[in-house]
Amino acid sequence: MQNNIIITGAAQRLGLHCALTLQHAGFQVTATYRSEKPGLQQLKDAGVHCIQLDITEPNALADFIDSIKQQLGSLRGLIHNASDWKKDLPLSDCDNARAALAADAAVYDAMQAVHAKAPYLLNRAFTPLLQAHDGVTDIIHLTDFVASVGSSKHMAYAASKAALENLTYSFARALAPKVKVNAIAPALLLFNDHDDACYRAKTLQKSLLQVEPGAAELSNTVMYLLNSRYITGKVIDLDGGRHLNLP
Ligand SMILES: NC(=O)C1=CN([C@@H]2O[C@H](COP(=O)(O)OP(=O)(O)OC[C@H]3O[C@@H](n4cnc5c(N)ncnc54)[C@H](OP(=O)(O)O)[C@@H]3O)[C@@H](O)[C@H]2O)C=CC1
Ligand SMILES: Nc1nc2c(c(=O)[nH]1)N=C([C@H](O)[C@@H](O)CO)CN2
Repeated sequence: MQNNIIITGAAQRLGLHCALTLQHAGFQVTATYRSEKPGLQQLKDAGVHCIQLDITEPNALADFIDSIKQQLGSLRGLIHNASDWKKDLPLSDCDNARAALAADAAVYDAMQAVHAKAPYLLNRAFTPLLQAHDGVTDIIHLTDFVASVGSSKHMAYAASKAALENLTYSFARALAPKVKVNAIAPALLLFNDHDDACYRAKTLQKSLLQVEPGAAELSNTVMYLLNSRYITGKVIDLDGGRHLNLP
């Protein structure tokens, strides 16, 4: 039986770990990536099918969907991991309102495009493949803790992750009982190499457990959802108790 899983943005970090975990668990993983990363070789060595794709580029997305529909008869899972963690721009003090608006709109549109529009389009395009699989199937959205509480420095990012969270509920309702649709909402899982000691200390303090759990925390949760027969329309919080770390 075919056990095809697609994961987007999987050439590095959490997506890379998840793609390798799934491949080693016996799934046949197709990983999309936007730009070449060292992790690509690990994916290829493990037998993962790697496809270059900017999910916000309409023509490339259409070609990708056509190609997958020609190659795969069914899909066991679709994991929306691709993401850009863009900060909001500093408030503009220039008199040129038009330029400031254009700059802010570019950030907002980019966040909606990668985190909400692309998952919406891919879910709808691949619904027939998910329904063709022999057995229950899964869609998993990677959202974020800040989707539920907002962010003072990543407003557009948080709003787009909130949109993706809401799409979780809509697709869960629309695609049941064949397809389970869930979200995973992490707070800190994995620092970036450029994060300095001060940022790391401040961020660790935000959760009750005060640890950086690493990529396995996400991969384990993905496997848990794939193995569940009775979870859909849920947001699984991976936040170390941050939601309770109140002043
Ligand atoms: N790391 C953490 O602690 C947390 C992560 N998350 C979420 O978990 C997921 C994985 O996180 P993480 O591994 O840190 O993410 P990264 O930012 O390290 O990687 C995301 C990947 O998505 C790719 N990507 C970005 N834009 C596009 C696009 N338009 N088309 C295709 N691919 C794209 C990037 O490609 P490129 O390299 O070319 O830019 C990158 O490889 C994300 O959804 C993130 O929002 C949420 C909370 C905390
Ligand atoms: N695409 C990404 N999204 C997020 C990242 C990241 O590195 N890439 N990192 C975070 C932070 O870890 C945050 O949760 C804690 O400061 C959020 N989203």
